[in-house]
Amino acid sequence: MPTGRRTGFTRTTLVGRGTATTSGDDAPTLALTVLYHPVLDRVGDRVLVDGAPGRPFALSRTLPAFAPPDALGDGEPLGDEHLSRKPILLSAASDGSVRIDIGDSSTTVSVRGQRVVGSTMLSAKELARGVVIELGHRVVLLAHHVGTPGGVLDGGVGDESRELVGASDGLRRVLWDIQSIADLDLPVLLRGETGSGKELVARAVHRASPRRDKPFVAVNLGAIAPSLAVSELFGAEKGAYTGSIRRQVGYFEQAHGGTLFLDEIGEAPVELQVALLRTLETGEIQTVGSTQLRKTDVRVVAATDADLEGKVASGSFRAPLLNRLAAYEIWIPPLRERRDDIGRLLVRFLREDLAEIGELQRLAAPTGGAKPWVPASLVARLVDYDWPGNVRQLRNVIRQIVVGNRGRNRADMTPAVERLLVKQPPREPENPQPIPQAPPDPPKAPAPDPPPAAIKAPSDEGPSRSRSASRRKPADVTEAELREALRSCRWDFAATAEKLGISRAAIYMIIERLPGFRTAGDLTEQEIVQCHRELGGDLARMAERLEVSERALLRRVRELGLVTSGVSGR
Ligand SMILES: Nc1ncnc2c1ncn2[C@@H]1O[C@H](COP(=O)(O)OP(=O)(O)OP(=O)(O)O)[C@@H](O)[C@H]1O
Repeated sequence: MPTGRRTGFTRTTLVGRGTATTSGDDAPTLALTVLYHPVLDRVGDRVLVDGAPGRPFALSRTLPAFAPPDALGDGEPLGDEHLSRKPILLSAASDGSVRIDIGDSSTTVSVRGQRVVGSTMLSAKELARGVVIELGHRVVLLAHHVGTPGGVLDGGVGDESRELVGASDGLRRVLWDIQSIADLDLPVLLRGETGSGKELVARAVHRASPRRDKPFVAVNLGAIAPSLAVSELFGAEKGAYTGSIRRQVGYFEQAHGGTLFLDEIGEAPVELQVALLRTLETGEIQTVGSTQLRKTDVRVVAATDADLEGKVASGSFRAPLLNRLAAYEIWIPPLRERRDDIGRLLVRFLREDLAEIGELQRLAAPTGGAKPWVPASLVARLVDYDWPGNVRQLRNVIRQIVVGNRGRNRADMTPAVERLLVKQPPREPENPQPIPQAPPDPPKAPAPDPPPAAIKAPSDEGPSRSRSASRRKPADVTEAELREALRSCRWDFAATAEKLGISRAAIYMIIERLPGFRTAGDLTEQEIVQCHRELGGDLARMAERLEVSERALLRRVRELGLVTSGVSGR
């Protein structure tokens, strides 16, 4: 359990003596994070709630009951002269729920957008998602769980340039990952939903690496016509195509010495996948129209929001390329899983946009009884929204709010913003359509070399191998047979498919039909944590016990936002 104060995050005030909100070691820690405050510097401040059952935590502007001044460190997390001095009490129950008692406090408290009269309960499930609490129409808090039973990551990591805003557990794990791999030349695969910040993370990897003074070249593979992809990346000799009158410098060459960011890697046409794999394996590039191979010194960072494993199973993505790219994976959690970052992001974007229209003074701390420019209810709506378009969508909504309220003394929801928030855009990649371009004439030079031997080698677990190995109908495979094969192949689906003589995709289909069959995606945090404790973090034994592959287990661990550093391989 975390104790005391953490370091490394400015303005993060931690108060509390490490008492869990529920009894038992595995209970998550309850935190209150300030998402909005009339004094903007307070946004992001956090208290860990010291509220074990039978020992309520008092929330007021001076926190008098359980946070004596010497425990306050940086200051009073809720200091606002308009909040009542009389405390509001938070009391934890042993089932993880928390009761809020208004008592004698005259502060208006709203939870889930409803004014609380007397008291209200926050269930453990709600707290896992994060519950928005408005105080006195001025301050917005998020009551939420932080850390994991495996331990809250300590501070001390950060994006020096502060371009990546946020201090949630999820973002700090990302920052930690960036620092861990920055100085290595390994390829990195960034995974996360659209708009979650993959490009920003790629830039942070570059900035933190020894390549920082060399070029960072970003390419969106979804926006390049498939027929041009190889020449765009690897370049083309003069005369390689009819009408090509000068040598075309490819992105690899442009990024020499630096980092090449390949966004939407799942959109790479097969021909490009083959060429990329060869380059990642040999460190050499071959321009279209040339027979010469040239050394290249480029670190590749790729990103996707696509299910690459599914693409491998369906045959549209090469397994060896996925294996190469995923030498190190960084998962960027969606915004709805790190709502505690919304306050800081909101302030960053408000500052930028108001400055642009010359109205930055709107954010000055209000004096007297004046209300802040941004009403607490508006912030609460934003925090409660699920943000399918993630940070990019939040950015756009804030711009709409700022522009829509231009010249007004108080910001309000504009009809345009209402429409944006009602219509939940699908959680799909926002790939721009490929730029329509006339396909070039076929190259005069010989077609690119056939795929290197490694692609055809038996280690290629790609679909072509699975297809050629298909000798049986999936319907003929019994559940018992499947389970036995999975166990003997250590839950490696590719090896199991091989053993059973069916395709890897067929395994997924069979599993779909078996209601009781569990995959890594069904593992709960509690199960993993308990297994981790009992087996001392030995990944291989954990995978064996949980009946999943090591790779799938690691993916699930990251999905759940658990800390992986304590999991060791054999
Ligand atoms: N943590 C963050 N702090 C500040 N700005 C952020 C953060 N994350 C994302 N953004 C902003 O959100 C927008 C989208 O980010 P970015 O382009 O990096 O997302 P992405 O995951 O690469 O999106 P896509 O998958 O659609 O390519 C950008 O304006 C970026 O600056």
